[in-house]
Amino acid sequence: MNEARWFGGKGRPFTVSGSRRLGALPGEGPTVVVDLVELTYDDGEMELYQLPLLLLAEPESTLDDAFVGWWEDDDHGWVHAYDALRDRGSMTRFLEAIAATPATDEITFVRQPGHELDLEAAPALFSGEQSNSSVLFGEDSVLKVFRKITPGANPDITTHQVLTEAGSPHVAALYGWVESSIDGELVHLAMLQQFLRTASDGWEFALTSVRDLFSEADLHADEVGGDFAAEAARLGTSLAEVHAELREAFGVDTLDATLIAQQMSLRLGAAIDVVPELAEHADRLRGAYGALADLGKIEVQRVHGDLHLGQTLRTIKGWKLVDFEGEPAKPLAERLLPDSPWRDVAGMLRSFDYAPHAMARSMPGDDSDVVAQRERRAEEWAARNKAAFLAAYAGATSLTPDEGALVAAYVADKTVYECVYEARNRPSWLPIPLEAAARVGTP
Ligand SMILES: Nc1ncnc2c1ncn2[C@@H]1O[C@H](COP(=O)(O)OP(=O)(O)O)[C@@H](O)[C@H]1O
Ligand SMILES: O=P(O)(O)O[C@H]1O[C@H](CO)[C@@H](O[C@H]2O[C@H](CO)[C@@H](O)[C@H](O)[C@H]2O)[C@H](O)[C@H]1O
Repeated sequence: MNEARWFGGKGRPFTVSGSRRLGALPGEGPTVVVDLVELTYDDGEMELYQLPLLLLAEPESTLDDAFVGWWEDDDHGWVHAYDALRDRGSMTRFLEAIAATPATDEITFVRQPGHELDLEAAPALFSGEQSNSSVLFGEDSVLKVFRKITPGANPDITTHQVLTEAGSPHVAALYGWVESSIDGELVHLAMLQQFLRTASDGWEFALTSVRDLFSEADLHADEVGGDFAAEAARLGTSLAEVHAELREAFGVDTLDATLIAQQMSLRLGAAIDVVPELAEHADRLRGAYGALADLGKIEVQRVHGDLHLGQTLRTIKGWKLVDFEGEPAKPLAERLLPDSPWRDVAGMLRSFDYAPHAMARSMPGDDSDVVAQRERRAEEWAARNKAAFLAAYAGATSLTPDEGALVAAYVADKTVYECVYEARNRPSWLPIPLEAAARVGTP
């Protein structure tokens, strides 16, 4: 499990404390089951992870890479268990079940109107970076199988459902989903969506622009061919439109900013236990939370919750946002709560900081003049694209003081989150958010 990209418990000792079978896929062919594995961490916290498994009585050499282990259960005796997501036949069965919505007691398949699914499309496991596991069905649809399972409605599905119904041009349309229940409570297992054929990943797109800038040492960010500012501005406009659609669908509420500031402060305390280097920036970070607390009541609504460039796709029809699940490490109940839309804005601002610094780290660092020049260009790229994005989002060249305080606090909070994320997942990237923490509160 520790090696899997989708495993959220990296860096925390755990034991496998149980497993349960939610059911089997309907249809002809070998048995495909959906199992949940229960992990208990040393601090007592428990998590459930989903493993769709193909169970075969005999080994299948073409699936050697997908072999998970030997299993014994009451129904099948000793079997060879394979990762069903790597088996084309099993994945086609998932798609066929969503298309046909057969009645089963254990697993429910739901289909949304408006699109004829291509059942002939060849399934292939997505090989890019992600927290769950997606299977692409040709160029027609993509099935995201949620790995960490939490009882309750998954906001990725509920948000996509309302945005699809509202005809939003900024998301991939929802085609269907798979659900079940644990002790009578709903669990969402997978989501089927429109495959965005012409999409380029926003993170990769931004890195290409940074690469262009770094290769033209004498030119400024606004002078190179790959300047990203117009795209950053389009992204700002798209995000503002998505926020308006979410307000329309889910409504708006108000919340006492002190409560949000308190949560941020608690998160900082817990983060310092994981990343002790954060302690030296704690006063500065708490200063940003304090300015938020002074704002009194603030407007909150349904938001994306974990927005960054890797959650954006540039298509020929403009920018699309994906993955409305919120921060993977947060409990579901917290992820469903309305929040300030400035959380999403802050997420994107952090990403505009990450892109040039991540690229700079991947380049040779022997010549100190070259490194210093690159650092200046990195700052320039980040500042230019943050400004273009913010101005387009806010529809103004400068933010009001209250908006400035909101952005600063959410940027600080995201930076703290990233320090923990990097420490656990990519320790060599920890300096990126740590250096940003050192800059919080400076103009
Ligand atoms: N509808 C889609 N069409 C094409 N590519 C997609 C689509 N949805 C997501 N992707 C790609 O898959 C990646 C992972 O998707 P995401 O929803 O972020 O998964 P996870 O929640 O597992 O991190 C995205 O960064 C994007 O590159
Ligand atoms: O996409 P996920 O929901 O899995 O989000 C998690 O992983 C992200 C990294 O893949 C992480 O994002 C951080 O790194 C990005 C570059 O890889 C950068 O653009 C983001 O700004 C930065 O936060 C995200 O925080 C985490 O929740």
